[in-house]
Amino acid sequence: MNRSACLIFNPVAGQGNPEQELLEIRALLEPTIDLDIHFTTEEVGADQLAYDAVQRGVDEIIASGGDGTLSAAAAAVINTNIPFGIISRGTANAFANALGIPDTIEAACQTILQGATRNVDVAYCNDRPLILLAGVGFEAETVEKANREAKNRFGIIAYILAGLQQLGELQNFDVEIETEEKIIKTSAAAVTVANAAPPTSVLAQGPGGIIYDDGLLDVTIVAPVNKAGAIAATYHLFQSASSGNAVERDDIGYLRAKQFKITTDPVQKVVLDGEIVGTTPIEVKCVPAGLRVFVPTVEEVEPAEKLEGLPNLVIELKNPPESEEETGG
Ligand SMILES: Nc1ncnc2c1ncn2[C@@H]1O[C@H](COP(=O)(O)OP(=O)(O)OP(=O)(O)O)[C@@H](O)[C@H]1O
Repeated sequence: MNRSACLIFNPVAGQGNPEQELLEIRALLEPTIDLDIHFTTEEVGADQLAYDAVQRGVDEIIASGGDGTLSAAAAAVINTNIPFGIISRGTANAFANALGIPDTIEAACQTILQGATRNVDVAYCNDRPLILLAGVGFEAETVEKANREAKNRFGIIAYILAGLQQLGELQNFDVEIETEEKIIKTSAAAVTVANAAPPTSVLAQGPGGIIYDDGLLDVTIVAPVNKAGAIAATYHLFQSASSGNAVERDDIGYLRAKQFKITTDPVQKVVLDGEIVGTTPIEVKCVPAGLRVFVPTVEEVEPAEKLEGLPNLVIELKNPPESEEETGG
């Protein structure tokens, strides 16, 4: 018997050709999965469609669109144990990159077809679901500047341009961060609470890699004293993300905990999974293993050696594998 799934599809996401992309998804999935396809509209979002699918008791939910669509759909699936598939068609595809899911349509569909799932953490920020991260300060301002028109024209460059523009207006604020164990007071230009984060979310990279199934959230505090410091700190965070090593600069701090209360003076804008949702104060709580997502069965491992192509190459195995006769097989 075929599998069945509700496919939630944003027909205006990304810079590609959505009609063509839907045909490709159907061609890949429908031989194995009966798809009940629902389109998002300006009025009815992915959250509502996913919530309705949960109420109908569907077997699987697949969302396809940009990060906005994926996060909204995922939010409705939290704590339902319904396997959730994602097919990214957005600008940054942070959701897929953070969870190690391929971001091409073909590989994303293959991941869903393979059927392996993994439980990952999610979080609530002031009672709103959060899959990736909550940004306070700098990031929220950047998101506001990278508007729809700019994103359509420049794609991911819109975020970078907006970030550079924002650097010129960098302003520190006082912040109080409270965990179950302590209260930290400092000043910062950006505070990021990450449940999961792709390497491109540099402001979340204090610990040098975010673990998305440890039941904990990671806070990174970036507090540069001037514009040059901000550029140096950003570069250091970028290196940290690439190397997987934690940061080592006085103007960057990080800590891990199950929950955080963050208060600022003055009040700062807050962005959740790429959308501006309000202002501080915020309270963020981890929901361990709250989302069951389709993930690739085999993680791509860097090859440990590469010898082919060397001149006059001869390789002798010192301990050849035992033959079948010897093992009695
Ligand atoms: N049929 C539709 N017509 C117009 N707008 C829509 C429709 N469906 C969804 N939307 C809007 O699309 C937005 C979500 O877009 P999404 O994040 O999925 O793609 P994107 O913006 O292209 O991706 P990215 O954020 O990576 O650039 C929401 O604001 C939603 O209201």
